[in-house]
Amino acid sequence: MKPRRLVLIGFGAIAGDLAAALLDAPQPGYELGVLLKPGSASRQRLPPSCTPLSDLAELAAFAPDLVVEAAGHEAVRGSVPGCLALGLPVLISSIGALHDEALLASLVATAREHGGRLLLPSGALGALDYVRAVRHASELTLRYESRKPPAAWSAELKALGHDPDRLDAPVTLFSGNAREAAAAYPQNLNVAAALALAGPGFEATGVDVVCDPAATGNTHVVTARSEFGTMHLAIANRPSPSNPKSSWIVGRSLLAAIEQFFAPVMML
Ligand SMILES: NC(=O)C1=CN([C@@H]2O[C@H](COP(=O)(O)OP(=O)(O)OC[C@H]3O[C@@H](n4cnc5c(N)ncnc54)[C@H](OP(=O)(O)O)[C@@H]3O)[C@@H](O)[C@H]2O)C=CC1
Ligand SMILES: O=C([O-])CC(=O)C(=O)O
Repeated sequence: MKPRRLVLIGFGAIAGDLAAALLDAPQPGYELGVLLKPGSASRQRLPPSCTPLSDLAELAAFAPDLVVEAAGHEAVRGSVPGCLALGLPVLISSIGALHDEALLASLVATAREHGGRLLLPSGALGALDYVRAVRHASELTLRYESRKPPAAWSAELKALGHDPDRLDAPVTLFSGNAREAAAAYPQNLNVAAALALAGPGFEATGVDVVCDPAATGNTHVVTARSEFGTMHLAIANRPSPSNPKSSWIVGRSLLAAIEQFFAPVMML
């Protein structure tokens, strides 16, 4: 069997973790191309076996089986449409970009027209299968709370006049719906968008964002209540050693999604 060919978009905390795991995978293994912006400082971190790619033409010539985005909302707007237009499946981390209804509609239309597919992983969260199962329940309420330590919110705290190193009580940064949350916090609320898309939609998904000096990691609490019962999910993720905003598990969630993509048995 030939190695699978993947293109990663971005090479930061998440893509770096993912690449290390993919390059360590048993036979048939993976061959990796990495698409970065011109002049990107991340280029110097690429392992020698990865092929650097500068644009969509080079990506197309690499002929990937799958493209994996771990770069941010701008990359979803800038690079994902072109990948879908090439008929490629694209696994995206920056799900929050899909809060933009026009972008989502255009990505779906491009995927339909060219045979590409947009794939959405669990990322830092879990239990999206349960949320999908209750999405049409008539009495569904869905609420998500993000609670992270000040290191994940340094710039935002400073903008509000707080010193991130001296915060002594929790600060509620946001309370509203998933569309507003994903738009306002592109690097921290992608999971809210994933929940909304799995569940009852962006407006019907409630979100609270709390910065808490006592938080033991990047914590996520999801409560789904419906006529079918109640799910209460609490996850305390260790932050990525390279980026405190992102949970360390995200690279492994992408790896699990990639394994599913190529597997003869699929868990849904
Ligand atoms: N679904 C989920 O659960 C989660 C999703 N995320 C999403 O994943 C993204 C990446 O997270 P993380 O790895 O921690 O972030 P990092 O900041 O560590 O890395 C981002 C990487 O993307 C590159 N990049 C930025 N813009 C582009 C672009 N337009 N085209 C190509 N490369 C680009 C950066 O390059 P350079 O060095 O040049 O800046 C850098 O290599 C987040 O922004 C967020 O949207 C994050 C956490 C959880
Ligand atoms: O990694 C996390 O804990 C969640 C996150 O940043 C996001 O959803 O964007």
